[in-house]
Amino acid sequence: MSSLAVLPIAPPRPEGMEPATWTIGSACLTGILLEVSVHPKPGLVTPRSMGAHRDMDLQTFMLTSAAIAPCFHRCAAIGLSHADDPAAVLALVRTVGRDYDRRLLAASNGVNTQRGALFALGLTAAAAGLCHDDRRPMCPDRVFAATAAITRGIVERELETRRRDPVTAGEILFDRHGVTGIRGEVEAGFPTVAAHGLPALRAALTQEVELNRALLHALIAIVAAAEDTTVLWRGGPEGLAFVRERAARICDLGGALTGRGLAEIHRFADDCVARRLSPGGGADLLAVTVAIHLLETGSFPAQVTSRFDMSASNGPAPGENP
Ligand SMILES: CC(C)(COP(=O)(O)OP(=O)(O)OC[C@H]1O[C@@H](n2cnc3c(N)ncnc32)[C@H](O[C@H]2O[C@H](COP(=O)(O)OP(=O)(O)OP(=O)(O)O)[C@@H](O)[C@H]2O)[C@@H]1O)[C@@H](O)C(=O)NCCC(=O)NCCS
Ligand SMILES: Nc1ncnc2[nH]cnc12
Repeated sequence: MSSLAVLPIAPPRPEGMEPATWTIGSACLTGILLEVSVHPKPGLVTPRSMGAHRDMDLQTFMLTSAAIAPCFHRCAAIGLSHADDPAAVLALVRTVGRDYDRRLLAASNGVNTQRGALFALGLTAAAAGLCHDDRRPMCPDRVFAATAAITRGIVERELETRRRDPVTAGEILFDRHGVTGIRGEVEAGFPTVAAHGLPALRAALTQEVELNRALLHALIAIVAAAEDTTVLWRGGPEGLAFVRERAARICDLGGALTGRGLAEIHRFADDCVARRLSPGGGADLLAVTVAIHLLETGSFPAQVTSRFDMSASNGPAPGENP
């Protein structure tokens, strides 16, 4: 099977940078770029819609993606140089991550487009570096295990112990509802990506649907499963239940791989806009799914990337900007 090179968007590797650093960092960057490119999406920003947001659009995401791009290569390099010491990685990656967090906010004039993605993919890059082995192709389970090793104890340290004095949205939601959000997801080694995102993406690629549709199929599977604190923060437990149940119903209809599923995704997108709900955590996990897929296989098949998705371009788009 012929395939496109993995990183047609990436320029040649900078002189002096290790090949593994470049490959891992670029796979993570590709994850955030492909995620925002998908249309339609429930409540999220797409190339044709601001979704449920009033302060960000595609160009805000381009600005912040460019601002944080080098972070993933730096996190990969940290992982690669700490293969024997996963416990040391989190503090190092966080120092780098906080720097790029500031750059992200500076690029968007304070709008939070991808802070969650920066954290999730910074850790993915570090984990992939940690378990990199020149002799073998990258195995998703090893990256998941390395993510868990790097973040072991993070829920206890950052959520359990702050229960009496919560400050951030994640801490407050853990206090109120016991949900562990992004910290629970990384400490458990990305279970939503392993059990939902990757299998759905692989199933769609096997059917050789267009890349947009394959990514949308994976996103819906993720949204049905994730404990997304972004949705919980804005919509409460009812909002999260609404989003997960609608996504689960769409999965039962065949997800983005069937006409009925696609029609329902368009209605779901409209309903999320009406309720001001946006599964930003699910979007981040789609970006991680893409990065892991690229690390494992190196590419998307040409049959998938060379086709144009009529389901996204036909007719009025949900939440489409006038
Ligand atoms: C650990 C931190 C990154 C975050 O700590 P915090 O306590 O703030 O954690 P949470 O609020 O629980 O979650 C943070 C973001 O994680 C994403 N997320 C949520 N649930 C999940 C999940 N189940 N799995 C994976 N990811 C999840 C989500 O990010 C996305 O949503 C953001 C947009 O939200 P939105 O509501 O639209 O915008 P806001 O401005 O926030 O609200 P409005 O005013 O508009 O209503 C966007 O970022 C998405 O990416 C959660 O928001 C942090 O403490 C930390 O350590 N930061 C340092 C950086 C770092 O360490 N990096 C290391 C690697 S580089
Ligand atoms: N496409 C998107 N729209 C809104 N929030 C997001 N967070 C990550 N990706 C997002």
